Amino acid sequence: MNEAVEQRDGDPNRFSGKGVLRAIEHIETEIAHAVVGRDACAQIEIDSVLVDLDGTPNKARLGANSILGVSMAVACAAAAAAGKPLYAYLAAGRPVRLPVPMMNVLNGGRHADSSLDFQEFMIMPVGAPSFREAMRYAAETFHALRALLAADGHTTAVGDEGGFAPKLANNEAACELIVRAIERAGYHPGEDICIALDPAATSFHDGNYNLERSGQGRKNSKELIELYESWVSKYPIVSIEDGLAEDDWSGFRRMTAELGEGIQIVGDDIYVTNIDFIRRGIDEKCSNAALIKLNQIGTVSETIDAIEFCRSAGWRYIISHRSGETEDSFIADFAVAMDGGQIKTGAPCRGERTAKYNRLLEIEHQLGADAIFDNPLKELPFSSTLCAPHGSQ
Ligand SMILES: O=C(O)[C@@H](CO)OP(=O)(O)O
Repeated sequence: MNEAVEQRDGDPNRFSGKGVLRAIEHIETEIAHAVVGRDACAQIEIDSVLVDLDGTPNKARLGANSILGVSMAVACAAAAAAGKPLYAYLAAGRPVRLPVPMMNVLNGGRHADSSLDFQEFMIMPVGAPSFREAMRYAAETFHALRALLAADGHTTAVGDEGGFAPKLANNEAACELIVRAIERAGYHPGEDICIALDPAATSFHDGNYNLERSGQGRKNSKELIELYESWVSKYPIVSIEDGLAEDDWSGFRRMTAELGEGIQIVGDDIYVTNIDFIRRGIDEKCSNAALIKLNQIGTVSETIDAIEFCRSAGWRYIISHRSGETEDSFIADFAVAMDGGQIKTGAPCRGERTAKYNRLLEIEHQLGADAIFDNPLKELPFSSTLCAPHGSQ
């Protein structure tokens, strides 16, 4: 295996063309081994060849997307050769679970030309009895939201992740609107469907948190946490991802201390699926969950390592898409196999988002009576009692 690494022509930062070709041949041989199922460790070995071939700490030379393409192809080939569905192969005999979707129904920040500084306002159909029912709850709410927007004269054009991108008065108006949409669709906010946020605060941080687009002024991290705290008491918010900027470790500690008992505090930009950053987050109690993106770290094995690390600390983890996506549905199988019970993959709109949901529906169908779907946030004290009364609009 280290033969590939030895192809480096003296300089650890460069490869000779011949060396790269020989290394690729080597990888092909390893893939062939994986395909005939003779080498259970092939995924790990090939991934480590890819990491060595790249040779940089952040996959800067070959690029995480190209490395990941090979890594995922190995998993798909091995699953096919073993005659197993991808999720079953990836689970390697461990329990599997359908995830609760986090659906980004109102897009803001860098993902849309809306008036919202916050990037993602998501719905989570936590009270649904099955994945397919969860899809129904969410799709009906999405269309109720569309009708409310249209009735109020807003655009119903969508942003990067398929959610609507209206010009609302401010960020809080988005939470109010979602609660109205949940009720209009006939569901109970806080029981059937909750709200998750991804403010992506790095994008509006320039020393302070600058809520300019939504006219909510500049805030320091303490004031922003207070804003979240007041929302959590008014709306059925169960999860906040990247509530503060990616380098605001002390802010994350404070936010987790103040809100982490009641809701899920998720780190994405702060950890970038990197085990070293996740370790620091666990040691310093900076959150109680991590967002997991395969192409942030670049190989399937390293992603699984990051998940194992979260599990060992009792953290939750959410398998996530990217805002720029393809119709590939690998993460659907991956989410089921990793048994974390949550997936973030956009609104029920746009083919590159629905491809994942369609695959999850297929997996649930295949699993039949063995399909498990439950609320991964059930121990959290939901704010349902603080929501507007059912049926109020
Ligand atoms: O912020 C995020 O969590 C992701 C996906 O929603 O967005 P991006 O891929 O742009 O980082």
